[in-house]
Amino acid sequence: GAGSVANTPEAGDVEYLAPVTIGGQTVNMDFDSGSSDLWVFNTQLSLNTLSGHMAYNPAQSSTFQLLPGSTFSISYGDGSGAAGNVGTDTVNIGGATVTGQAIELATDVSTSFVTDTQSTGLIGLAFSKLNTVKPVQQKTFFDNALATLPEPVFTADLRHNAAGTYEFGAIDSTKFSGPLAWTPVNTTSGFWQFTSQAFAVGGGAPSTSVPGGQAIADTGTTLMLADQSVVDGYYSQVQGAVNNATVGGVTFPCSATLPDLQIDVGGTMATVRGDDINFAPVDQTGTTCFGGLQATTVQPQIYGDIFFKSNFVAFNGGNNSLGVAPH
Ligand SMILES: N#Cc1c(N)n[nH]c1N1CCCC1
Repeated sequence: GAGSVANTPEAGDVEYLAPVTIGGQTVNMDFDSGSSDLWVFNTQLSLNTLSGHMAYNPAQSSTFQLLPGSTFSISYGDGSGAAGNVGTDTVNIGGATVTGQAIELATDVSTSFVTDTQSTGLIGLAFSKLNTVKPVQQKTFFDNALATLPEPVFTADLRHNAAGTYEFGAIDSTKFSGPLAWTPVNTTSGFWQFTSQAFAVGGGAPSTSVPGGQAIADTGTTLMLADQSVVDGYYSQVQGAVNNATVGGVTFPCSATLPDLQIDVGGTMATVRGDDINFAPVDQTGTTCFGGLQATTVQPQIYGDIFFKSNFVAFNGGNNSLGVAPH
């Protein structure tokens, strides 16, 4: 059946956590449409590493089975990572249930995960071809659930500083306004990748040629990382915006009024609210603020939580497409 869980932004909307029940044990996890491993803090880790965290205890699960000889090792674009061994167990997310789901048990996690005590790990929702388990690659929860879901979809409803929803198997049309604009997804990269070739600022004339012109929908990335041409075009309309090498990106006066950004999603222009592009102050004085839109020099562009706060997104694993609508 379908399943729906509330998600909660961590402080500053840095990441969005939601409850996942593994072998009867409910833990909060980071739902990540930009990766494809489900890994958890667990009782194999040292007490120091586990301090403050919830942990999955396979010994307490009557349905856990080790996958002998299987290991995983994942590293993310921000330099963080985890590695360990693997088993299977029953996973239930708001009622959507998979038996025999690969559960990757970290025996090593990088510092940023240790300090993020509210998160018990990640649930990857990109395509299974990116899964890192060896010698036999494993499937994501969504892949395993596809055949039994009423509809082959999951949806992300992320909000600024407020609870939202992750749903599997149904599209709740009360969560967005107007029709969903659907775009085909190119699964070659293993990401939810689509064409994004134009942008406009504050309702102005659209640009027409963003180099590379590809983007991925990635709930596991906090910001929105776009081509330099988009970043330059946008911040040229923001008084006092500067590229601040010290803090590592574009900043502007916190008092600035930020225009909306219109961005191409497979031929339909989606709007990112200017308010959501004012991400956070860079210091205690609250004078200078850090932009939620920043540049990436690599392709594809990464449309993270900043994009999702203005747009409800449906991920269709039946026909590999993305549906987007304002919310
Ligand atoms: N970097 C990065 C990244 C990404 N592009 N999607 N998810 C990511 N992470 C999940 C946990 C840490 C980073």
